[in-house]
Amino acid sequence: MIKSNASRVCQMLSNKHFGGFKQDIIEPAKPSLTAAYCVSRFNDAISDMLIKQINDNSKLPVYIKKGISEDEDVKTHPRIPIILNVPITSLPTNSFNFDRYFDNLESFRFGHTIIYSEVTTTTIDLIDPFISIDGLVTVAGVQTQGRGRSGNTWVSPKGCAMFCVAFHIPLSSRLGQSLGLVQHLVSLAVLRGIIRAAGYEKLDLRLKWPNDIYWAKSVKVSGNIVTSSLIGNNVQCIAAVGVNVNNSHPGQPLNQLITNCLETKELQPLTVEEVIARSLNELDYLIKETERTGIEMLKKLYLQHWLHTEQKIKISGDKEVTIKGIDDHGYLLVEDASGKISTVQPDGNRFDMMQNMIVKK
Ligand SMILES: O=C(O)CCCC[C@@H]1SC[C@@H]2NC(=O)N[C@@H]21
Repeated sequence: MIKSNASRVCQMLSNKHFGGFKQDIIEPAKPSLTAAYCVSRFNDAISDMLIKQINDNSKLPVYIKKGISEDEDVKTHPRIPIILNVPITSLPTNSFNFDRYFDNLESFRFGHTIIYSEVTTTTIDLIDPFISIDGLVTVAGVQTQGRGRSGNTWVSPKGCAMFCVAFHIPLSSRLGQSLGLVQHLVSLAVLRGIIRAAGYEKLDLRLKWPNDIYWAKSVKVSGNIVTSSLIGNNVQCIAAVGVNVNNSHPGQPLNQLITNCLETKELQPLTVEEVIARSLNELDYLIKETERTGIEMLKKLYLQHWLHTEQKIKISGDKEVTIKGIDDHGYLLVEDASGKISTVQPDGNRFDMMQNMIVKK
């Protein structure tokens, strides 16, 4: 699977997409939580635990909205904040519009407890103490140590949607038996979160195996990292997602592509809040549907949106193969000239768009 002279190209691509930009931000010694703002359907004990943990990490105020019961419509629930110390009107940030976020959030499971930090190291650090809380989301305005896959840096300026979501998958469930597909599911959720709004289906966004989103097969607009730990019979996952929505670097953000493209000129620019909330709605839908109908549905949807259909690529020593799909664990299925099907694993490999080749990460 290794093409030696390609690894340098691969390195250059990595720099182009993820690094090579110096961020002029003073790094806080530890995550600087500016506000935690929660609507919680959890009982008071869990909400209180959350408040305590957050307060232990930060002297800054915490805003809690709680009390949604299972049968209430999340959207119409009056959001009465239970305020610690400071009135909600003086939330010390104006860069994340919580109302817009909650107006777009339809999922009951995800995102009702959201911890927002204006500047932090990475949302992964923020969510780490809370992974036992299914559905909890952390969001950052700016990250000073944004992480990408394979040790890359994720350049994390304002305007980039940067969030993590914690969710639990029973090991015995359909998805629990095909955990390798979770990263594919997450990227599909983000893609659908963007293109399922009216008009946005025209956007030329496609999935690049295993879990990136590309515009016009050439501009990376989103990536994710999914990590998991097994606790008893439950897999506790964290999906860490970045989407270049409005940021002027690196590369071209989604909104610039939308306004530059003839076909999509009329569309409203997207907001970070919309992208996050809608991705969470889709995440909820896709997990439910996978559990209800099985992973074939998920694989089919993934392939409908990817950019590799019948693509010819080169693997190990210039051997040409044709991409046929993914297997139950998310591995790439390729067919050689003799009709033999084999798999390529996402963990050790990445897809080099410049060379149409599978290369070692
Ligand atoms: O390499 C990739 O494509 C994955 C990028 C994931 C970036 C996101 S931004 C929010 C979260 N926090 C991080 O530090 N990384 C992820």
